[in-house]
Amino acid sequence: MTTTITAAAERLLAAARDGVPCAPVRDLIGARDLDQAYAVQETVAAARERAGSRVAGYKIGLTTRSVQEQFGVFEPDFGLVFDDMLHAHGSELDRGAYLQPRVEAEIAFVLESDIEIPRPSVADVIRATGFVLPAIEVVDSRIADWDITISDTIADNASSGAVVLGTTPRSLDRLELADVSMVLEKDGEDVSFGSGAACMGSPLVAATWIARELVRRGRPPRAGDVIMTGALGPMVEVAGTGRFTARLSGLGQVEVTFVERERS
Ligand SMILES: C=C/C=C(\O)C(=O)O
Repeated sequence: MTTTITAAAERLLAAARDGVPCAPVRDLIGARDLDQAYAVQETVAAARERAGSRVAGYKIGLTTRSVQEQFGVFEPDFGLVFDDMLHAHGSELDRGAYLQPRVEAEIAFVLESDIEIPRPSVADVIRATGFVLPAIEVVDSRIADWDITISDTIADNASSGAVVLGTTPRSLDRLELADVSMVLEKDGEDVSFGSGAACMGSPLVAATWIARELVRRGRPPRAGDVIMTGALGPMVEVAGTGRFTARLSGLGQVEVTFVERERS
């Protein structure tokens, strides 16, 4: 492994370990070298796996124009979802466990079969999907002030933090995902609006994009994997404590509360 990839991974791992955001890693790997950035992501992931985490799925990021404009990054990427990032509807999360958290409402796909063929189509993704759930993604950045290029966010596991899954599964044959409308509330006040159509035309298109990328990069998605298909509207900063509720038409709602836990 090259020393720049190792140095970038170590910078990101130290930020996560110490709870102190770091400088971007583009000075080490370049602002547009996606292969190097995914190599850093894999190095960080290997460290997490050695520490006991298990890959439980994947996330696509930067699918929605409003989110792309928030960062000035105009192409999608993917990251890994680990088992210790998954939480159920109604969970309380410790605000202090995240560096610079933001939340966004999404649709999660849960696979019932592997997707291994090269260039899977939207039909292959539909066939492999067991059910979908409303979800909230807590995005987070180890990079100070969210000063990210596409390389920085890929290296930093697509700026992932946690995933909160709703508990009412729905079958794809009863839904038109492009028509889903989304409202995200913070303590009862509307803070973000969006739609399925805003997410690459449909979350199914986003799911197909990530399935192809995962197969192409040697990580074919497996039965049981959770696939987060990207924000349906602008992400919202988590300032202090409070409850976020996402309501997705036809899919139901999902809620998470940020609390401050005493640190030992
Ligand atoms: C930088 C992260 C973006 C996402 O997670 C998203 O757009 O869904």
